[in-house]
Amino acid sequence: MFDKTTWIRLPRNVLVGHGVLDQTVEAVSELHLHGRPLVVTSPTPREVAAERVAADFEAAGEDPAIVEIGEASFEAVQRVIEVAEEVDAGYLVGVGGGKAIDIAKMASDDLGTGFVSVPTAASHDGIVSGRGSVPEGDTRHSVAAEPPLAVVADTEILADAPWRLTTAGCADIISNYTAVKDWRLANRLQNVQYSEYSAALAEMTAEMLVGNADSIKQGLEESAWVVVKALVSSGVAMSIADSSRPASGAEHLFSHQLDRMVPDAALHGHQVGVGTIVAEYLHGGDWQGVRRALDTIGAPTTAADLGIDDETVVAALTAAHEIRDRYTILGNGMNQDAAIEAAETTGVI
Ligand SMILES: NC(=O)C1=CN([C@@H]2O[C@H](COP(=O)(O)OP(=O)(O)OC[C@H]3O[C@@H](n4cnc5c(N)ncnc54)[C@H](OP(=O)(O)O)[C@@H]3O)[C@@H](O)[C@H]2O)C=CC1
Ligand SMILES: O=C(CO)COP(=O)(O)O
Ligand SMILES: [Zn+2]
Repeated sequence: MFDKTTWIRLPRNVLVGHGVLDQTVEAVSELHLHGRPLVVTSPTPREVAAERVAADFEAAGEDPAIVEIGEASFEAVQRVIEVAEEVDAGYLVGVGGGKAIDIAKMASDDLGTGFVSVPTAASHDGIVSGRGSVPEGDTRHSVAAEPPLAVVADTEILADAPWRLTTAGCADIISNYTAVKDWRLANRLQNVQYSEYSAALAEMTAEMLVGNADSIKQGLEESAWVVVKALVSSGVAMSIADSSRPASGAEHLFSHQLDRMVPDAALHGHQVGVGTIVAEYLHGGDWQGVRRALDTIGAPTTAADLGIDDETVVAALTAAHEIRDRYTILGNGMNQDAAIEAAETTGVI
């Protein structure tokens, strides 16, 4: 008997463009959601966009509530769930970078409510994905979460955000190259479930971004447009796969390990980009091309660029495979000599 089932959950409304933040209430009203909106945000995005979104809901006769989070943790998810229950929220609106959006989507999943994604930075490809990424102790979970019913990405806000956030988003997309290679390897060696469509979309997204690298420049709103569309596309690849596999391989394990060792030292996307250079080298691929693309965009390519010392980068490489049970080119782990060799050859240290 044929027994395969695919259930792909995607947003219904995706608005990308100049000033679309003002259309958030309209985009939400089309979804037939009921009850109070709870806006989940963090300090800077609150000032940049969340207060405006809440004011627009208020003007439309809704009764919005706001909750501010500081970090991506299960405690923060629990706090949002408690606030949502207290205020009897009907649905959640995540306004911010990757952390606020991840927490809102995980809390929505638990509450069984709808979720709307309003990115204030083009810094990560979790904008659309139905996954949350949360550190806990020595590990980092990729958690199934509520995918957004709508996405409102205002390129005016994204272009106004610090440029380094946009270069981080570019690097998070470039990492799809090695993530997909790892996924194929895991499929062949470990029979990990694999989707050709999802992998092709993730690779094509990276390919298109690298093809446009010369035109991704600070101060151009067009650049925010190109990057956020790629981030959406990469998130769709994760939704098709029902896994972060198309966008997260060894380079992400390296970044997650750095987050453990030196929390908040550098942006997620920047760490992932440097990890991609090394992972591409380990795959025997065009690591120079990856480094060139990151360099053209202005994303870090070395430990020094990340502001992290060489020893920590080597230690993160040797311990990256321990982060979670995800088979990658790292196999059972790199020893110290191999990690030094790879990092030195690629110019990372
Ligand atoms: N679920 C998924 O599929 C994915 C999840 N992720 C996760 O997302 C996170 C990384 O996302 P990232 O956005 O880099 O991290 P953050 O959400 O921490 O945002 C980075 C910084 O940018 C600030 N910021 C956000 N918007 C603006 C703005 N418009 N102007 C000025 N500053 C702004 C934030 O402020 P403040 O400090 O006030 O928050 C924060 O300091 C990680 O936790 C990562 O694991 C990444 C990719 C995919
Ligand atoms: O960051 C991600 C994709 O860019 C996904 O994160 P995980 O590695 O936690 O799945
Ligand atoms: Zn990522």
